[in-house]
Amino acid sequence: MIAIENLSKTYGKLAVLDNLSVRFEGGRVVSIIGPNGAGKTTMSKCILGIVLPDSGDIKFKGESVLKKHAYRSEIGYMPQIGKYPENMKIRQVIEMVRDIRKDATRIDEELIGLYGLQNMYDKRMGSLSGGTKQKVSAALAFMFDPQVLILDEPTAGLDPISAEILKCKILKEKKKGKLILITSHIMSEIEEVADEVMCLMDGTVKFHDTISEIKQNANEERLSRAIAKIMNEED
Ligand SMILES: Nc1ncnc2c1ncn2[C@@H]1O[C@H](COP(=O)(O)OP(=O)(O)OP(=O)(O)O)[C@@H](O)[C@H]1O
Repeated sequence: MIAIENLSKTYGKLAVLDNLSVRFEGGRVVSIIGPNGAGKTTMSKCILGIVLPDSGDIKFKGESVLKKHAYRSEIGYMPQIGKYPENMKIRQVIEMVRDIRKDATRIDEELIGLYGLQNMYDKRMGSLSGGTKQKVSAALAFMFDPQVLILDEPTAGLDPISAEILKCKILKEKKKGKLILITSHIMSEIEEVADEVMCLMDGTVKFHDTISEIKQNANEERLSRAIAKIMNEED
């Protein structure tokens, strides 16, 4: 569904993405891992069109997305830290986003219901706890039933029950054929929801395999050990 081809991005002298090529198919949950600063968020932002690469291409359903906008309505994004106008109430934020996306025909309010956000509609964003803000971000990411979801450390700050709700939602949407990309540092969570793991290191793909392939390749039962072993291998 998404093909990244020879993508490069530098910030000053720092090569964050270095000739990166990778493909992601629908009906899969892919966990994007890698050390802090490896370029995971930068890659996601390139897919979303928030960051423009220096060279290379990104194709969505076979068509280049560079300098295009329409495809973005097919991608739901949950940022690491959602930034919202402090004075706006939850209700107003949701209404504003729905107003921007008036064209949307399919509205999915399941997470609003499961998180009980209606009961907090009159709270201002600036007064919300970090976890509640995350719930608003999650509800917005899934709201327009997008084909692709990009979730940046989605359960960070969520209590265990709320994290569980999100993981169930992710698996439910995957079954509909959606592609879900998740950046996460939590190995147990990756093992629970992901089909594949893509590891970014030094701006390029260190490995991109299914969970069972990773364990097999490293000859380790535990995913965290297997990943640590592969990441520490010399090229
Ligand atoms: N707008 C920017 N200007 C300059 N440098 C940037 C910018 N955005 C990101 N970087 C740098 O690019 C590198 C990759 O950042 P990125 O946020 O993509 O990493 P990440 O893999 O998502 O990290 P983390 O696991 O810590 O979230 C970092 O060194 C970061 O400081």
